[in-house]
This record gives sequence, C-alpha cells and structure tokens, in this order.
Amino acid sequence: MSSATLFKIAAIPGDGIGVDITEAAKQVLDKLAEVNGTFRFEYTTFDWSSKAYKARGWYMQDDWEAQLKTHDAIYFGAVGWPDVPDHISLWQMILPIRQVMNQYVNVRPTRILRGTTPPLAQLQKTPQDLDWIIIRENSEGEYAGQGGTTHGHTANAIATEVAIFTRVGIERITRFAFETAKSRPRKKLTMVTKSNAQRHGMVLWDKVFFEVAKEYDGVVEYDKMLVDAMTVRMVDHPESMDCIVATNLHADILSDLAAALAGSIGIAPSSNLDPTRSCPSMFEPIHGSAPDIAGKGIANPVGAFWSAAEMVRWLGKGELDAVADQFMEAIENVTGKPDTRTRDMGGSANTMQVTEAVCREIENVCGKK
Ligand SMILES: NC(=O)c1ccc[n+]([C@@H]2O[C@H](COP(=O)([O-])OP(=O)(O)OC[C@H]3O[C@@H](n4cnc5c(N)ncnc54)[C@H](O)[C@@H]3O)[C@@H](O)[C@H]2O)c1
Ligand SMILES: O=C(O)[C@H](O)[C@@H](O)C(=O)O
Ligand SMILES: [K+]
Ligand SMILES: [Mn+2]
Repeated sequence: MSSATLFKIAAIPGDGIGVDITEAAKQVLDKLAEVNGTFRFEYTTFDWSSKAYKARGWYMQDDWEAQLKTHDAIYFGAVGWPDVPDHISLWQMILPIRQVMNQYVNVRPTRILRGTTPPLAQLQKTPQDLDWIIIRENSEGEYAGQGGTTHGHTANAIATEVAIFTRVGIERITRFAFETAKSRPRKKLTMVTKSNAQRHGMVLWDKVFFEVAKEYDGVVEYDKMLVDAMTVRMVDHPESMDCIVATNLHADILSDLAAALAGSIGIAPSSNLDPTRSCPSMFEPIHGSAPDIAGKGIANPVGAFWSAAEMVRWLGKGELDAVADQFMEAIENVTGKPDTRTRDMGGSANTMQVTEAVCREIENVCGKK
C-alpha cells in the first residue's frame, strides 16, 4: 500500500472548454503525482453544468455545500452557455461557491511565459517587465447580488444593482494584498478604485486601505490609481507595477486585460482562496467556457495547468512549493517551443498535444530531483 498523501479533489468541469481543460489538468496532475510519489489525487467529478441544468432544472444539489466540504480543494473549469442567461449560470454555481466557501480572495498572477510574444512587446524592455499579481476581492462589492427590478416590462422599468463594501471585507483583502506584496522581491502594491465618481463604498475602500497601509510603511511601497487611468498604466508602464488590489468587478476586468497583455487569456490562472482554510479553496483558469472554440479540442490548457500548480502549492502548505515550481518549469518548457503552443499563442498544437508535451516535461523536470 502506498503511503502517499491523499488529496481529495472536487472536479467541476462545467461547460464548453471547461470540460476539455479540466480533463487535461487531471491528466497532468496525475502525472505529477506519479513522478513525485509523495502525494496522489482522488477526484470526485460533479456533473454540474448548463447542459445538466437545461435537462433537469438545477445546477447543484441542495446539499452542495456539504458535498464540496468533504474535499481538500475544488478544481473548476468554466460555467456558462449561450442557451442559459449568464446571470443564472453564474449565480447558481460559481458565485455561491466563492461566497459560501468563504473564498474571499481571488489571486490572479500574470507574467509572460517563456517563449511567448505578447501583443505589445515593443512597450516592454524585457519580458520580466510584466510580472503582476492581481488580488481580487471575491466576496462582496459589485458582486454582492443586492438589488432588484420593478415596473416589469413597462417603459418605467427600474433596476438597481447595489454594490456592498464592508470594513471587514476591505480590511481583510487589503491585508492579504500587503502580505503578498511583502513576500515578493519588488514589494510593491497598487490599489485601484473609482473613488472620484463613486463617493461612498470606494471612498471607504481608500480610507481602510490607507489605514492598513500604515502598518507596512517602509516595508511595502504602495500607491493608488483610479481604474480608468490604471488601464493606461498597464499598457504603457507594465514595469511600474508588482501587486495590484482591486474590487471584485474592477479586478475581474483588469485581469482579463492583464492576460491579453501577457499573450493570451488562455494562460491566466486563478486561486479562489479561503485564507482561514475552514473551507476548500477553488482553482480555475480565469477564462470562461469559450463557446466559439468549444468542442474543437483546441483550447489552450496552460491557464488550467498554472491553476493546477497553484492548487498543489496551496495543498502543500509550504511543503510542495518546489514541486509547484518544477510543474511551472515543465509548463514553460512547453510554451517555450513553437510546436507545442496553441493557436491563441501563435502555434497550431491542440489541447491534447500540449497536455502530452507537459506530461513528458514533468517526467524530464520532476523525474530528476
Ligand atoms: N469563471 C468562469 O467560469 C467564467 C469566466 C468567464 C466567463 N464565463 C462564462 O463563459 C461564457 C463565455 O464568456 P466569454 O466569451 O465572455 O469569455 P471567454 O473567456 O469564455 O472567451 C473569450 C475569448 O477568449 C477565447 N478563449 C478563452 N479561453 C481560451 C483558451 N483556454 N484557449 C484559447 N482561447 C480561449 C475564447 O475563444 C473567446 O474568443 C459566458 O457564459 C460567461 O459568463 C465563465
Ligand atoms: O467572476 C466573474 O466575473 C466571472 O465568473 C468570470 O468572469 C471570472 O472572471 O471568473
Ligand atoms: K473559469
Ligand atoms: Mn472574468
């Protein structure tokens, strides 16, 4: 009998390319476990998807929370399909999981992976100029779900979408962001809001940020940006930033921009973390179900692999950092070669070819420890 540590993973492939990339991620995770030998994964796959919703009228069982809590982590593909309104699919699956599982931090790193050419390469002196971690508030803000609609379909229809910002919510994400910045070589943090036009919640955000910031004076260099100007700075001066903390909606948008600036939405990972570890955390690429390329077998699995590497790092609680680093090295050995890049990165390889290449590299890199 093997004495390898068992990690129980709840796998939720979801819709579209979510299915392809979750399968690919399981394959490389199993290869990593096999080559390393000190841990192994056991998956429970949940058929929670828009297709299932159309057939049976629900995404997740009523006891979904208890079902997920028996796992050490959740691996998520993507949710959303054109035949179900997107606010239904998001609010019946991904958003309740993030909120109820206390995953109030969403960590979204971006950098230019080896061998890849970003679209605005002329603006960067070196690929290292773009190396960011976006820390997204993941539990409240514009995604609080508060609001309503009245006056039906009349000409007087009214809808409100109320953003909720709490001192507790702002303080904990700010603290997490400062701790992340402190752990990085450049130790910089940029805070993003829109506190000129939005004069209540965002003003509270700025106020709480600067209160917490005092504790990091002389340790972390910090500054503040309005979100519109931030998009310009990300394009023109990528080297001027390191960590970025922003609200749920702003960070959602900025992280897609960051991914595109680094070369493709298909490479970008995310970790939905419960820093208290009382609930399982969830790992997923930042992209969606990509209906335009779904079913073709051509989705870029790199964002899914990077997310899987972050899951290994999280599960290891510091013990598997070297393994996660080797996993990333294997991924970059693959992006480094033109014949193992997918179309979105200028190549012509399909999902399976990239997956097999990463498995081979895991044997090369992680086999010789
Ligand atoms: N967390 C999530 O599960 C999540 C995230 C974003 C969007 N969505 C949902 O996904 C659906 C589609 O959303 P969208 O089109 O706005 O965003 P999307 O991220 O699915 O796709 C945007 C574009 O990027 C391309 N793309 C995305 N991932 C790729 C990959 N791995 N490889 C190659 N190309 C890739 C797509 O082909 C498309 O052209 C919607 O229902 C949306 O609500 C879900
Ligand atoms: O949270 C969202 O906005 C969506 O699920 C998706 O766009 C994401 O980034 O996860
Ligand atoms: K996703
Ligand atoms: Mn998004």
